[in-house]
Amino acid sequence: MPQFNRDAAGQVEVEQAHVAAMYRLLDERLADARAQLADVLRSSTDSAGEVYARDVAAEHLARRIRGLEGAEEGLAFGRVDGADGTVLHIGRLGLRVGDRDLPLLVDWRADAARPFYEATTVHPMGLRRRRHLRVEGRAVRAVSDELLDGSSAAVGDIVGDGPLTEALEARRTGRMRAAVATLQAEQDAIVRSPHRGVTVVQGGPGTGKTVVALHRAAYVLYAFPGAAARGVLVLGPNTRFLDYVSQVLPSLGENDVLLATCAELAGVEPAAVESFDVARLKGSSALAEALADLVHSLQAPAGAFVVRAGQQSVRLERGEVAAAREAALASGLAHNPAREVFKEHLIDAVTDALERGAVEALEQIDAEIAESTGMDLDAAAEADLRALGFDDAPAADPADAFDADAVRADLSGDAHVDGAVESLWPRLTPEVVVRDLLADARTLARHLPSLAGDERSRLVRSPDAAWTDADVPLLDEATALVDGLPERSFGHVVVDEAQELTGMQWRMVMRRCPARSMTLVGDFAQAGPATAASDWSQALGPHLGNRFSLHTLTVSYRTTQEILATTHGLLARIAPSQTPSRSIRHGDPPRHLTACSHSVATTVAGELRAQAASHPDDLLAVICADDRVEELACADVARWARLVPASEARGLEFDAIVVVAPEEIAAARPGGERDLYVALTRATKRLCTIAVNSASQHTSGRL
Ligand SMILES: Nc1ncnc2c1ncn2[C@@H]1O[C@H](COP(=O)(O)OP(=O)(O)OP(=O)(O)O)[C@@H](O)[C@H]1O
Repeated sequence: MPQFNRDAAGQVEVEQAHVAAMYRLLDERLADARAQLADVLRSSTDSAGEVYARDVAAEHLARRIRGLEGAEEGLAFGRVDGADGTVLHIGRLGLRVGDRDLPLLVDWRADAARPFYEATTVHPMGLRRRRHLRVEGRAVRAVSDELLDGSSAAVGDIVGDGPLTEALEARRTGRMRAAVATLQAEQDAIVRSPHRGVTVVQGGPGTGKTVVALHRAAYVLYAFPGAAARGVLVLGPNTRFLDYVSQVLPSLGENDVLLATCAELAGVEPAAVESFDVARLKGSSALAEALADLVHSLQAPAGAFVVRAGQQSVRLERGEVAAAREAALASGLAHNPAREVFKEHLIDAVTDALERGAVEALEQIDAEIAESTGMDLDAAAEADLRALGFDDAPAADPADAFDADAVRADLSGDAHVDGAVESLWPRLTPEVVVRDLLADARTLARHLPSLAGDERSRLVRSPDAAWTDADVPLLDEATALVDGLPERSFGHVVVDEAQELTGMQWRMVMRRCPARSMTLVGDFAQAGPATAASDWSQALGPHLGNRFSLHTLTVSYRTTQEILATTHGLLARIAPSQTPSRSIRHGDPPRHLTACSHSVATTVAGELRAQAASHPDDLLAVICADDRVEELACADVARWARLVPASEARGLEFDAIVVVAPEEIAAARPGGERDLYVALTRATKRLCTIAVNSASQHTSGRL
């Protein structure tokens, strides 16, 4: 055996010993935590307080167990050797034995791990060597070293193929994997940025924006305890995408992140779709003003308040009603809680009026008795009291006879009073507010004067129509107006495919992140049809001004250079100012086939069958215009490939892609060329397009 290979085997053995020790410790920690959890669950509890304390402890331990279990796969993946001989192993979490100075394993997010990601031969950061471990299960299979200090390889240095290449060449599984072992320096700088405000990351398809976003979420949980305590939200465009990325954070030992779409966040289930021009109109922040204006118009705009109290009718004039309204508005509360303030003020005013009436009535009775009997009742009562021994009995004040608190309580619970309040300041639900705003063109004209007449007509919806995706942020806005801010807010929010968000959706996000600590990643060249903004300033300016820091990723880790080259013409049309990314991968040139319109499914099936035979382990997908999904589903495409409608392809990745009828995708909806760009850039290895008939030849030539 040559010296080099013996060295490699020897180094694998050395690392195996370290890794085995780490797993022993992990197993011990897991066994400990499980035993503690069992004890806690068995412990007896006598009071509600004890039950609460037990549940909190159990939840804490369960979370710890999930974290340890999540980190098991690929527990350790790297090692750095300092020029001073210090050795640190880097992994998914930190492990330390007793008080030993050096930990057995350093969490990848710790400062000590930074050189593993950032050291270069130009800036070795005190390192002599960076080592990557390839571990399968618990067995170390290979090691690969980079020498950083300019020294030449010595015995024990295993300089080989980069682990990044290995990671990128691995077969796709349909689920994104963590890239913690191979984060590149430009990505790592963003992931562990100390900036707590808003970080925006842009870059072409496959440049690792999602990788950065998810690793950033894990870093925030580790490094910013304040944000972690309030929770981290990852917002994605649809459930297909969230499913694709769902394993990354648990595999980094982080289970306390909420992954959601806007609809899930708002608790609405859209059951209808609508045209994109309507969706785009509904996305404008002008709708927020319109909703606020409508709610405002229902808050006692004018008028008197008349209510029956016992036998009497009390009338409060406009001025008194206006004062109650001002007090309610000054409370700063949302519409429904402010209604209570309004009602209280009205009741106070009614009570005062009743008291004034009672005093006047008593005084009048006294006066009438005095006139008819010639008796001064007050003087007579005083004399009687004195005769009973109450020397200094005060003169009875008629107002004392009036029990204002009891009257107020009666009025508060009185259905008539509530009915009268309701007619001035009705209780509202978010659904009613949105429904009423969009009920007819006249209401829209009143509250949304900035829109043109034909735009307003397009917004009108039938009151019993099902909600759509674009209605979700309207309902959320209306909820904030009528009931107040969402119960749950987050310490940090990550938004993926952030170019997709409309003005109204950004408002949803801002409401849930009062600290404005966010990581937003996206690419305007991939924007869908509802997006009105064409850059970050337009999208974020209304909510954040220029308070965000912008980073651009430039290297594509997904798409081969050959596939990217095919899309250059398209990119120049849809985003002329964008510089194409450069890819570090090379592969087969894309293939362009043509099919007759009646044999599309057969051609697709033939192509898939051939690809499945030549690359049996690869993950294949067919992407087509949404309207063609049904036809291809019937052709049994699912036997060989995932079938993905173009509108849902954002963020996904496969080994090979067949794009069916590119011209149809480009024409299917506004901005369709951007959908096509998304579709063409999903493959890590092979791209095949199937144009349909002669019209398609023309479009495929323009890709
Ligand atoms: N440092 C890395 N190490 C290993 N793999 C990486 C790295 N960076 C990115 N990748 C891989 O490259 C592919 C593309 O990454 P990702 O999905 O994050 O790109 P993106 O910029 O979000 O793409 P899109 O714009 O299409 O949504 C993924 O398979 C990801 O795992």
